[in-house]
Amino acid sequence: MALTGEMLIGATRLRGTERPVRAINPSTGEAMEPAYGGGTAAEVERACALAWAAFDTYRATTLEQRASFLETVAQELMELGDELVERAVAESGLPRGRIEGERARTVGQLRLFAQVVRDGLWLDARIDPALPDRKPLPRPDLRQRQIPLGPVAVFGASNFPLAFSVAGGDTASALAAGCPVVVKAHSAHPGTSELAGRAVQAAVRKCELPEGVFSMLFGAGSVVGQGLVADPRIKAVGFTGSRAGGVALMKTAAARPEPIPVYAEMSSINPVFLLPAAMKARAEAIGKAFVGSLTMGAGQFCTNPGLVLAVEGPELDRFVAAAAEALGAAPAATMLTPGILKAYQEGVERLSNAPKVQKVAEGLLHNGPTQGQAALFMTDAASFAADPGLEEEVFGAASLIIRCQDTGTMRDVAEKLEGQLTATLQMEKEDVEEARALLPVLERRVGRILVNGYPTGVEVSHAMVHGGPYPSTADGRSTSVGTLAIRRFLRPVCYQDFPAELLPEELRDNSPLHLLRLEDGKPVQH
Ligand SMILES: NC(=O)C1=CN([C@@H]2O[C@H](COP(=O)(O)OP(=O)(O)OC[C@H]3O[C@@H](n4cnc5c(N)ncnc54)[C@H](OP(=O)(O)O)[C@@H]3O)[C@@H](O)[C@H]2O)C=CC1
Ligand SMILES: O=C(O)CCC(=O)C(=O)O
Repeated sequence: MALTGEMLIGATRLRGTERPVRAINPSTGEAMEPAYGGGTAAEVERACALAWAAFDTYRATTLEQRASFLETVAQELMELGDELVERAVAESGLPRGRIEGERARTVGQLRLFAQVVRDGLWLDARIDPALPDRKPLPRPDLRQRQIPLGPVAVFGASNFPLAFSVAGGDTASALAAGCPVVVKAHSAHPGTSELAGRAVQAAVRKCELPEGVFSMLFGAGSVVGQGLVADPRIKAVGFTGSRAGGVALMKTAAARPEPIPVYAEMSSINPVFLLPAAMKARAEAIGKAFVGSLTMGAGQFCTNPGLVLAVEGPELDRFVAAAAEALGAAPAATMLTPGILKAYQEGVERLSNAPKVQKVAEGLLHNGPTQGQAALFMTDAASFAADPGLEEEVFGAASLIIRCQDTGTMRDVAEKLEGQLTATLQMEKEDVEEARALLPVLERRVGRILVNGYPTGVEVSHAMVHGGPYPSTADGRSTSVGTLAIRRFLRPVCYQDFPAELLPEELRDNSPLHLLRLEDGKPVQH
């Protein structure tokens, strides 16, 4: 499929007239064709108007129609074949195996949401039958279901050009909920975005849905992104990226005459707690595996382990020696964009120059454009507490070890950390009591707690939580990965004393949908 450099507005394609962007192949440093003209306020207006016009028709589709639309998107993505993989590799610098895995995750996620839609559990149908004879007052007939919020603005993420981008998790969960989507494509991978966007556009056409169910715009965040979030027809936002970007969108959303929820996944340093018995038993193995997680994907994961806590002593020395050896052999890796490399280098520089922080190891020097060199630092708990800058995310393969006097100090540090996506415990049986003491602190701070694993690599499943208290996300009650992500785009409506013919199908007494419902407080399968 020839790339056109055009935006997708409903069923049409259109060349933007604002300053064009071109992808830069980070492995070669070369600018790629074609140029993608940026959108203007007029295109934001058109996309939002179409999305709003499509909303009532789209949300009235049957569960089967919506599920088969999601499956058609998955099918269209697969039919792009190697072209999609090659373009994503060229635009992101990520290896082919990783991009193929990401494509599998993206289509798997769409198909999983299709199943979720069919199951209908997300409708959360509840019926409290009328109690006309109840004293002192009768109870009315009350029936509740979830409905979609309305059109959603989705920001493609730079670090997952497929799974967190145009047809990624935010789009899949919003479409599953019944919300039209307007994507602000990330400027780092416009060609990949065009291909994925055309796959969604083709699926909309094939499934005979209203054209406004999907649009995709290129252009500057300050024009297209801000314009979308401020538009009164947009009712929620999905975002993965920097804290500055996410916070700017939260402010815009909160300042609207009708404020809307922003589901921004922003910064996280994902502390790893090395408990004493685990360190005694396997400090070297932990050090080696930690470096594997740290350097994976050039460290460009929001789940990257950017902080390590351990008790000082010979076990920690063994861990540091093993990690330093592994890191010393880690090749420099291509980062996503020159801007992301620059931000990483500035972060490493900041840690290098921080008083009381020592660099304990660094990876191999770069030998190509846009390559980041991994780095490992160490400080003590008091110095960490004294310098809030040390807690800032350095997006890339850099991490900071904190030497603690004892496990009580590890808990004290944990207690003061900002909200995180994950926390990891490396532990043995003998560490159970230490772990138990840490758990309440961690539960208050993070969205996912792992034992004897590493935080990178997020399973797309029903029980996954990829979220956490601010600033890891804008709203710690939500997840952006897994089937619970659909909840972000729904709200409950209650129907009181409705005649049967006016009720939605899922709430009728003899519903043909055979859903599990909560009837008078008890789950009933029809
Ligand atoms: N924790 C995480 O998961 C991630 C963190 N990052 C961090 O973000 C840095 C930059 O990476 P990037 O992916 O470009 O993330 P950004 O947050 O800079 O950008 C993400 C998207 O949001 C838009 N945007 C940014 N700021 C605003 C704003 N004020 N108003 C409206 N839209 C805005 C961008 O538009 P535009 O086209 O104008 O740039 C882009 O489309 C990295 O160096 C890293 O520190 C990045 C990815 C993931
Ligand atoms: O590790 C993963 O699979 C997901 C990470 C993520 O959401 C991110 O890096 O933005």
